[in-house]
Amino acid sequence: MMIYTCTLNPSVDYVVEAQQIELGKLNRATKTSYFPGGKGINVSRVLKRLHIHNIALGFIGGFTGQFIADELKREHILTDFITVPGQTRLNIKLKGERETEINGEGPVISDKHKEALIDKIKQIKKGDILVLAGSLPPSIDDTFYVMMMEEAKKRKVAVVVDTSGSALKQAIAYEPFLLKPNQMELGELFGVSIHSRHQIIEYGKKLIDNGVQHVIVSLAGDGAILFHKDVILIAQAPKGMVKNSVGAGDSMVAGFLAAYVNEAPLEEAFRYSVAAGSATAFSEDLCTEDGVHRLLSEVTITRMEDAV
Ligand SMILES: Nc1ncnc2c1ncn2[C@@H]1O[C@H](COP(=O)(O)OP(=O)(O)OP(=O)(O)O)[C@@H](O)[C@H]1O
Ligand SMILES: O=P(O)(O)OC[C@@]1(O)O[C@H](CO)[C@@H](O)[C@@H]1O
Repeated sequence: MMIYTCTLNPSVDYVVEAQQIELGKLNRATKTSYFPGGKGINVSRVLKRLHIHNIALGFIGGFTGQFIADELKREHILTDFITVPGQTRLNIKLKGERETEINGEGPVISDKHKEALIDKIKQIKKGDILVLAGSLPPSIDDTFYVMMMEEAKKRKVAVVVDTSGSALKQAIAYEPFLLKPNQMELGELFGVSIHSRHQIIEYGKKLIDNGVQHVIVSLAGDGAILFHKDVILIAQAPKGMVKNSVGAGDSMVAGFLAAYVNEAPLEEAFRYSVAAGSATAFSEDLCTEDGVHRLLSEVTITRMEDAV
């Protein structure tokens, strides 16, 4: 069994810390760092830290793309990227009093390169897992996610989807193994804005009724809710000092998959997932295995009695 992650629009995450950030002024950073990023790439990095072999797929280009390839190689992560003309985007993560993000657009991807990626998806085998994560570069429309999900379905490959907008909406029909919307993305899926726990439960259940196998609605510092046809589990996140929450959601996906492939019971896989998300939020880079293990006992999980 192999896990593949696919990031159509990777990024170099440029994290800039400053005591105060004022628009229209010269601001000086107190600290800057670069990380290989993009949602699927984050999932790959966390899986590797949790000792789960995986292969990262996607498009990279230019010096920023090379940085990603080099960093993943340094971390011994297998990759099978398609190199495209243009530059992989640089996403700015500003850490002032609050976290502000400016994500780039990403390079133009030609039809030839899109086909090359579909060919790679066609090589994935029954029993493997494919994680489709992140936004699409502007030259690729949402039907590309549909094409990949169709290929996966034909081959009985379990699909995990962590994206937003209409690509996420279209994923439901393919009965994915796991969806991980945050509260806002869950609302977007149904064209509503969600303000209460009651609404999260209502719409999370609807996804299960539509055939999605597992749904994790992530709620940042408030934890997460897991939906499955037999059970709904509510997790409180551990308390701690947030250093950089970029990639917390991706770490949840990786944590859940790592525990799942190690055949952990559902509740333990969910605990691992929440601990991984929080361990990332409490770290500058993504979580480490030790960081996840330290938080496991601080994740409180309760069962909602009226299951779906
Ligand atoms: N402030 C926090 N305190 C504790 N845990 C947190 C905090 N923020 C995030 N987490 C953990 O990370 C998980 C995912 O966070 P969140 O809901 O922000 O995901 P997301 O919106 O997908 O984030 P991203 O796109 O940055 O990866 C939460 O369910 C929680 O376990
Ligand atoms: O623009 P997208 O693809 O929606 O999100 C990209 C991104 O914000 O997501 C990751 C965190 O989840 C970061 O590594 C990256 O910069």
